[in-house]
Amino acid sequence: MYDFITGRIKGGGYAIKGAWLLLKHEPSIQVQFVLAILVTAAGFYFDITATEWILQLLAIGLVMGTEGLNTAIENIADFVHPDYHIKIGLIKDVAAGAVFFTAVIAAIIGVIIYFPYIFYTL
Ligand SMILES: Nc1ncnc2c1ncn2[C@@H]1O[C@H](COP(=O)(O)OP(=O)(O)OP(=O)(O)O)[C@@H](O)[C@H]1O
Repeated sequence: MYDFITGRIKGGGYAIKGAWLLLKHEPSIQVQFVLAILVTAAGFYFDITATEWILQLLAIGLVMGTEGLNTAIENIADFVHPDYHIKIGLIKDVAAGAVFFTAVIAAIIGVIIYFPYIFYTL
């Protein structure tokens, strides 16, 4: 039981370290983090509902989480095959495509949430 608990605490520590490394070194995560802060500020400014907060937070988590996995895949690809290879290119493109899906959906969620606040209250 003790090993289980210390193991989980250690695992959490490694995960926080990984999140910090992403924020410190990965430009795309940094951009997404700034966007997350901006939409969070917009959420407070427009006083969005609890459901809208949940959807917005899910969208932020989905995009940043997928981007983190994309970064991990890129790093694995570069580690196992540092030279040019058509398969490595394909793997990286597919991983980036996954981020693209989540980013498009997040943008649509943002428009659905904020369009009425911005244009119907004028
Ligand atoms: N070793 C490789 N072999 C073949 N194509 C590659 C290779 N490395 C990168 N590419 C191509 O270049 C694109 C960009 O790869 P790169 O590793 O530079 O990611 P990136 O655009 O810098 O990603 P991010 O901005 O998320 O860090 C890939 O999607 C792929 O099409």
